[in-house]
Amino acid sequence: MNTLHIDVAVIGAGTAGLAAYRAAKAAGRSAVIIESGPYGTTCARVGCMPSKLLIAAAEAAHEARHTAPFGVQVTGDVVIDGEAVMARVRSERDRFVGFVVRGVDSIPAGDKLLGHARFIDNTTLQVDDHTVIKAGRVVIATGSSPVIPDAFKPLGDRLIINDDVFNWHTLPRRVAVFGPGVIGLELGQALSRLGVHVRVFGARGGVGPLSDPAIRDYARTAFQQEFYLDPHATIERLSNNGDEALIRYVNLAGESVTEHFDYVLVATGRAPNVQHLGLENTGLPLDERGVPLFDRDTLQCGNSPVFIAGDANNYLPLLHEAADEGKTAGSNAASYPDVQPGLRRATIAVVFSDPQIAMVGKRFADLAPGSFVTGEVSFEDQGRSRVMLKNRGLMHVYADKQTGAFLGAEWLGPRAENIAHTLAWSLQMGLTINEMLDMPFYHPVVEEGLRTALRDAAAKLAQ
Ligand SMILES: Cc1cc2nc3c(=O)[nH]c(=O)nc-3n(C[C@H](O)[C@H](O)[C@H](O)COP(=O)(O)OP(=O)(O)OC[C@H]3O[C@@H](n4cnc5c(N)ncnc54)[C@H](O)[C@@H]3O)c2cc1C
Ligand SMILES: NC(=O)c1ccc[n+]([C@@H]2O[C@H](COP(=O)([O-])OP(=O)(O)OC[C@H]3O[C@@H](n4cnc5c(N)ncnc54)[C@H](O)[C@@H]3O)[C@@H](O)[C@H]2O)c1
Repeated sequence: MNTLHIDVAVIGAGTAGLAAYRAAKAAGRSAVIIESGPYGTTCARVGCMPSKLLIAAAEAAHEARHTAPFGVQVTGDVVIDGEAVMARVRSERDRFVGFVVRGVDSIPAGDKLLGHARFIDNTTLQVDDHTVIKAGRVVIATGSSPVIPDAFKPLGDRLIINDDVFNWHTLPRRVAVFGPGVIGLELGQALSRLGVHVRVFGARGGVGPLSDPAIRDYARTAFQQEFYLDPHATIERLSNNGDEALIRYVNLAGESVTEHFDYVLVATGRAPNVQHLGLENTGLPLDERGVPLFDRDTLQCGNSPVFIAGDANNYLPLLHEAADEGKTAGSNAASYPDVQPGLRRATIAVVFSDPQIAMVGKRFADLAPGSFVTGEVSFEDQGRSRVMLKNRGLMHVYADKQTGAFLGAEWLGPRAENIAHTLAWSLQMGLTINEMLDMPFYHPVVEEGLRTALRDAAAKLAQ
C-alpha cells in the first residue's frame, strides 16, 4: 500500500471534482483527484449532452412532419434511420467526452489516482487496496446515480437507465418509461418523436419539476396530446418475458391492459453517491439520505476540513451548479480553516421538452400563501408564438406583494431556455416587476408574452 501526503484530495473527476481540483491547484496547494469510473463526466457521457443530441434528432423529425400548416408540403414519409440517429448521438457524444478527457490528460499523472475512495477518518482516504491518502482537506464530488426501486427488479435485463440509451446502435420499437420527471419527459418525448412506441408512467402526479398546479396541469394535457402519459399510473404487473418486458397496467380509460416492450427505462429519480464512501468513519452528521450536513454557501461540512459539491450534496443537481460549487469547495479546501461564501447565482432550470419547461428563482411551492401575486400569460394567442406555430404554453411569474420584487417563475412555452435567462438575470439584479417592464421588448418576439405576464403581475400589485 502506498501512502500519499497531500493538501487537498478530491473524490470524483466529474464537473464538480475537476473544478475543485483546479481551484485548489490555482490557490497553490498540492492536490490529487481520484476517479473510480471512466473519465469524461456524467454531463458529457450520459447526461446533458447525449440527451440533447437525441432530442435534436427528434425535433428534426417533428418539424419535418409539421410543415403542412405553413403551406409547405414534404412529399413522402418522414423516414427515421435509427442507426444513423444513434450513430450521430454517439459520435457527437464522443466528441464532447473527448474534450473533457483531453482536459484530464493535461493534469499531471502524479495528481490522478484511479480507484474507489473511502474515508478511514476525516482526512484519511483509502483508494482501492493500493493507496492511503493523508490529506489536509477532502472534497467529496462523487455525483449521483439513478435510484431503481425494488419493484422493477423482475424486469431483469429489460430494465435500462439513461446511460444505456446513449449506447444504443439503433432505436428499439417499444419503450416504457417510468418517471415523468426531467429525464423521463426529455427522453420519452424524444423517443416518441423518433417513432418509438412510448408509454410514460408516473407515480405521484408530477410532470417534470413543476410545482405550480396550474402549470403542471397545462403541461400534462399538452404532453398527453402527443404521447401516452399517466402521471398517476396503476401498474398491476411487471415481468421479464425473454427478450421483452411485460407490463399490465390500468390505462387512462380505466381498463386493465397488457403490453410488451423491448425496454423499460427507469427514470424515477437520482440519489447522491454517498453510500460505500465510509462516511460513518468521519463522525460527520448525516441527513436522511446519508449526505453530510453542509453549508450551502461555503460547501463546508460543519467545521470539518471536508467539503461537498455537485450532485453529491443533492442541493441543486444541475451542471452549472456543479461547476460553481466545485470551484467554491476547491478554493475553500485550499484556504481552510478560512472559508468564504462562494458565488451563488439566481437559480435557473430548463427541461428540453417541447414545449420547454423552465423554472427561475423561488418555486411556487416554496412561496408563502398570501405573500405574493401571480402574473399569467398563455402563449396560445401570443403573436410571435402563433406565427411560428409554437403557441402552446402557460407562464406564471411571482412577485412580492409588499415590495413588487420579482421572486420567480414557472412555465412551459416556446423559447423558454432563452426567456429563463432574462428572468434569472433580472432576479439576480434584484429587479422589481415595474423595473423589468421598463426594459426594452422588441416586436414581434416571444418575450412580449413575458411582458404580458409582467403587466398582469403589475396590475395585481397595484390593486
Ligand atoms: C440524462 C441526464 C441529463 C441531464 N441533463 C442536464 C442538462 O441538460 N442540464 C443540466 O444542467 N444538468 C443536466 N443533468 C445533470 C448534470 O449532468 C449533473 O448535475 C452533473 O453532471 C453533476 O456533476 P458532478 O460533478 O456532481 O457529478 P459527476 O459528473 O457524475 O462526477 C462524479 C464522479 O465521481 C466518481 N465517483 C463516485 N464515487 C466515487 C468514489 N468513491 N471514488 C472515486 N470516484 C468516485 C464517479 O465515477 C463520477 O465520475 C443531466 C443528468 C442526466 C443523468
Ligand atoms: N434539462 C436538465 O437540466 C436535466 C435533464 C435531465 C436530468 N437533470 C437532472 O437530473 C435529476 C434527476 O432527474 P430524474 O428525471 O431522474 O428525477 P426527477 O426527480 O426529476 O423525476 C423522477 C420522477 O419519477 C417519479 N417516480 C418516482 N418513483 C416512481 C415509480 N415507482 N414509478 C413511476 N414514477 C416514479 C417521480 O414522481 C418523478 O416524477 C433532475 O432533478 C435534474 O436535476 C436535469
